[in-house]
Amino acid sequence: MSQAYPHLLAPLDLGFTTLKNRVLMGSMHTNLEEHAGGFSRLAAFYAERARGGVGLIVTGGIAPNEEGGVFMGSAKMTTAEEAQQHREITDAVHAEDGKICMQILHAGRYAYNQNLVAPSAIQAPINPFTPKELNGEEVEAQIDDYVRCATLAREAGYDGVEIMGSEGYFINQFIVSRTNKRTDEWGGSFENRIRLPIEIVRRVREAVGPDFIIIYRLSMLDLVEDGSTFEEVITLGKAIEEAGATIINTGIGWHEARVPTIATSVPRAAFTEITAKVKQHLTVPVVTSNRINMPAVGEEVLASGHADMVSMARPFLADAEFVNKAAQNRADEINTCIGCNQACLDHTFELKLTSCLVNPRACHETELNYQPAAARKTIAVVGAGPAGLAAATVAAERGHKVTLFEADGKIGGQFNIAKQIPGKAEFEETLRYFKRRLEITGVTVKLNTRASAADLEAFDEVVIATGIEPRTPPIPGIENEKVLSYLDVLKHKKPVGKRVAIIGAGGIGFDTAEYLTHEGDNSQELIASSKQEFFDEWGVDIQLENRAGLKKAAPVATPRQVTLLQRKASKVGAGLGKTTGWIHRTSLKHRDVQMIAGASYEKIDDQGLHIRVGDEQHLLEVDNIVICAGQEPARELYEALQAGSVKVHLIGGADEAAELDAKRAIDQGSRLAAEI
Ligand SMILES: Cc1cc2nc3c(=O)[nH]c(=O)nc-3n(C[C@H](O)[C@H](O)[C@H](O)COP(=O)(O)OP(=O)(O)OC[C@H]3O[C@@H](n4cnc5c(N)ncnc54)[C@H](O)[C@@H]3O)c2cc1C
Ligand SMILES: Cc1cc2nc3c(=O)[nH]c(=O)nc-3n(C[C@H](O)[C@H](O)[C@H](O)COP(=O)(O)O)c2cc1C
Ligand code: SF4
Repeated sequence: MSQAYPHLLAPLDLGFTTLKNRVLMGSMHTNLEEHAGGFSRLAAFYAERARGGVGLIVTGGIAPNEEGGVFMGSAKMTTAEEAQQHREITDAVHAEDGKICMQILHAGRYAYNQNLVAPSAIQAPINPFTPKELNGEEVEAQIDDYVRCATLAREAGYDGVEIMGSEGYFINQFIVSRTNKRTDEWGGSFENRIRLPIEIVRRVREAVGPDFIIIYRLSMLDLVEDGSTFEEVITLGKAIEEAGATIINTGIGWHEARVPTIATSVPRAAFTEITAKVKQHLTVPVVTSNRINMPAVGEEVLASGHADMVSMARPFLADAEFVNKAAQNRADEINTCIGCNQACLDHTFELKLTSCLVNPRACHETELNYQPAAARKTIAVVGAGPAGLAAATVAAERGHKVTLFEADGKIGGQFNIAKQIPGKAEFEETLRYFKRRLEITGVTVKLNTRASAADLEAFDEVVIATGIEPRTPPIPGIENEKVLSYLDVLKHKKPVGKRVAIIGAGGIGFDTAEYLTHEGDNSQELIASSKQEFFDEWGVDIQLENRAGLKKAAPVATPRQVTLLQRKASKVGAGLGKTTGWIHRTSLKHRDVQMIAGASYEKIDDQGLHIRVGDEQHLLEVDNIVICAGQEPARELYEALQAGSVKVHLIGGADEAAELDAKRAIDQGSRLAAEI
């Protein structure tokens, strides 16, 4: 069989060691690092990825000292005892013939802990705490802590370390004048500001010897004012190489930057051309990162010479077997990361365990396993949305005889609607994955079949995953012909006028506004923005002429005037994802969407929508009013089955109709089927 991805799967010789391919599993802090029993779970998590064929794993960030932890009590490596805990991880990865580096991450002024330190006492816009300015001796002590941490990592069995110099953390804060106002040898001139990372790498190399991997994560595009120029990035990269780095990984955007860098609306492989420009000036292998989520994407990046390796972080939450599947020409079986951040980065920042919306086993490898069923049962699953698809495929994988009923002509449920929203085209990948899983696991799929209670009586067990019905709010005039439901717009493609009011600013209201304010033919199945459109809209200068890669954002043309309303007086969109809500709000602002909170809906008539905000009455003269006012569980069938004798389970939206909750739907479907 010909090699499917020759560049991606080619080994990489580092001189003293060889990586089996060009795929690096990017660093992800999972919060297991601080969890009771977390190290055993991390060992299982990483071992599964090593078994899955990845060339090199980088752990989530571990602090070199207490003050450098992202949160109070964040995992650190400062003593032999702390290092010893990591043995379980390194042994497990090596037992699977894998290689693993530990990331050393010092948060500096981003630390959510009261002892935070930084080059200068300047508060970060995303942190309520102001850091203490380090004196010269204390800077030296911080370097010593990096060296101690790297040495301990070596003793713990790691193959190397990654020194985190990107995303606006401690090292990055020294490099740029935005956060470094010092006048001693660690500040002032650019040469002084880059002294810290160079000294860290130099002294770490001295301490660990030549046969230990040192990756340095270089901030190649700060995307904040007063960040580095491209020339400065290159000067630093060369100096880091000289100081002893084995590999340079490239990072994009400080956490306080107002440009999305990893969300689903970021085009695939958006930033690899910039890595290519960095690579031209360096001799060590260079890694590129962000939104590379399928083997073909990684292959193209490497074949075009943009980088020597690709980093994929979240794709390894979504599928531990990514590399093996690519190598065996089974890329169509890959469970693709859709960039939603809902179960990974959102969880990290909510201090919950990281997992994955499309793969609930991620970081749960020791407790959620799909073992062969003790006895083979006949199982009916009703509804082929995400909940039903997860339940049907897991039950069939375990050996049950599964029939999946779907009223529609295709599988996917609401994901068929979600994938049409600009920036959500990736949702199609989940449907492709499940379609293939249904084939592989041998589920009998009955499309265009609305199951009734009578159809289900003969099964051993029935899983009801019938989803939701949109809620219709009791507003006088709701029957006016101006009124449409979001399904009328997104599914049935009814014509929509130029002036629109959307009632309900939850996730679906936001998505509907996004859909209606995009140019082009909305009847297309997929609407994905091009890289250039994305960079223009968000003000990213990929010509790298401007400092930090920022440029003036271009105005966005929009075909409609949209007003988005909610009853609650709180910030519009407050319920959206922790790490993505700001992106959705900003995107709609780019499209001049008016947002009104605290609205009560008085009536709808031929003039438009009459609302009251506080004491004031307003008439919104609009052509259409689109209702996005929540959902009700569709439980008719479940209730009908209650009278019979068959064992029935209820999952997904049909169990609890929370908007935008595929995470719960897939998790619930998978967990039920793991036990059934
Ligand atoms: C525009 C939009 C954007 C979204 N974006 C996101 C997002 O970014 N993140 C997120 O987590 N979620 C998102 N969602 C929500 C997500 O799609 C739902 O949470 C998820 O689909 C719920 O899954 P489910 O399987 O419970 O139900 P559904 O997806 O509603 O599927 C239920 C299925 O059951 C079928 N059915 C019903 N009755 C019968 C019957 N009697 N016989 C046979 N079949 C039947 C229906 O035809 C349907 O296919 C979005 C939804 C929309 C509409
Ligand atoms: C849950 C989560 C935790 C992360 N933690 C870290 C971290 O500790 N250190 C780091 O350098 N990057 C971290 N990142 C960023 C990733 O390394 C990577 O740059 C980003 O996810 C984009 O790559 P991807 O599209 O391949 O996921 C994290 C990302 C996620 C989703
Ligand atoms: S939760 Fe979403 S973004 Fe995170 S790994 Fe899974 S699919 Fe990717």
